[in-house]
Amino acid sequence: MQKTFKAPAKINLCLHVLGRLPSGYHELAMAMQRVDLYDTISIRVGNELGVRVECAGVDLPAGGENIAARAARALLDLAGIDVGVDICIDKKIPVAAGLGGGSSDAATVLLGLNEMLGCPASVAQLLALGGELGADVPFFVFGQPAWATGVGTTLEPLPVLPAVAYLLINPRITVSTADVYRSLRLTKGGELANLPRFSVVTKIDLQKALYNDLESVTLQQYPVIAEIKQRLLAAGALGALMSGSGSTVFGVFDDFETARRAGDVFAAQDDWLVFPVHPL
Ligand SMILES: C[C@](O)(CO)[C@H](O)COP(=O)(O)OP(=O)(O)OC[C@H]1O[C@@H](n2ccc(N)nc2=O)[C@H](O)[C@@H]1O
Ligand SMILES: Nc1ncnc2c1ncn2[C@@H]1O[C@H](COP(=O)(O)OP(=O)(O)OP(=O)(O)O)[C@@H](O)[C@H]1O
Repeated sequence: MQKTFKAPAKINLCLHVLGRLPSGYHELAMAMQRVDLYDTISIRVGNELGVRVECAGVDLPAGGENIAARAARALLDLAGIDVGVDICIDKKIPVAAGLGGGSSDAATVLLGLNEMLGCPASVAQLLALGGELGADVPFFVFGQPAWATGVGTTLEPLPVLPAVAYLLINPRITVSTADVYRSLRLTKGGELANLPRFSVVTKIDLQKALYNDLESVTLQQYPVIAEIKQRLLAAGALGALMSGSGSTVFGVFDDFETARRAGDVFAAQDDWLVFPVHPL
């Protein structure tokens, strides 16, 4: 049996780092949204035991080190099912780019393979398995705009967000999320209770809420990210922000057509990756 699934990218509309935990992880408060830039994942379930992964055209770990393979293995172990799983990833989401591509692949395998096996795991079990694979994975299992707290795995739905489009610009720089968190200087310290509630109804609310504590690290290392933010604003974006630990920057636009036209200008001038997208 073979099936194909779409794994979307995400952006962080805000990312507040509240503190460092004894585990080395950080306590966060984030608003997260998926967008319609997708990896395509084909999953084949067969009799040849083992989990195999193939990623056409990109330099990613094949086999057991790929987070998609780890997701499949974890689900098979939880369900106590012994079958062969072949995963083929057509990678469109830039890697190590702040767009959660690996996490989304993992969540898509958890959801897709679970469905193909007749749903041996509950959604609660998939969320928990996801959290063991990576902090962003449960958000993709959750599958809707979310307010994420704790290490990013405590999720509640966000009410309806304003209808906008985004333009994603990636300067072809890969960023290690672990290095960014390690280099972060915690200046403000914070309590979740003291954070203003993320209440975004209008485009102006969204513009005001855009904030990312990790910019202080990545922008210092890669000034081109600040340049992209400036240029997005000059191109008519209502706001611009780095996503996650970078290096992708998104601009907020009134509608898809405006974002696409601004994207054409970037694509003509620079060797950057340019994606006009809709929120999901
Ligand atoms: C930057 C974000 O993508 C924003 O959504 C996430 O916070 C990171 O999510 P992720 O890449 O799925 O995170 P993981 O794969 O679990 O961890 C990558 C690295 O990020 C750091 N990390 C991650 C999450 C968190 N709350 N605190 C951390 O310090 C850890 O050092 C870890 O070594
Ligand atoms: N299926 C996969 N897709 C992408 N990266 C993978 C995958 N499997 C393993 N990796 C490894 O995970 C690392 C992070 O990749 P990913 O694209 O998820 O980062 P990211 O977009 O910056 O994530 P985040 O926004 O969660 O920080 C890369 O160094 C890559 O080698």
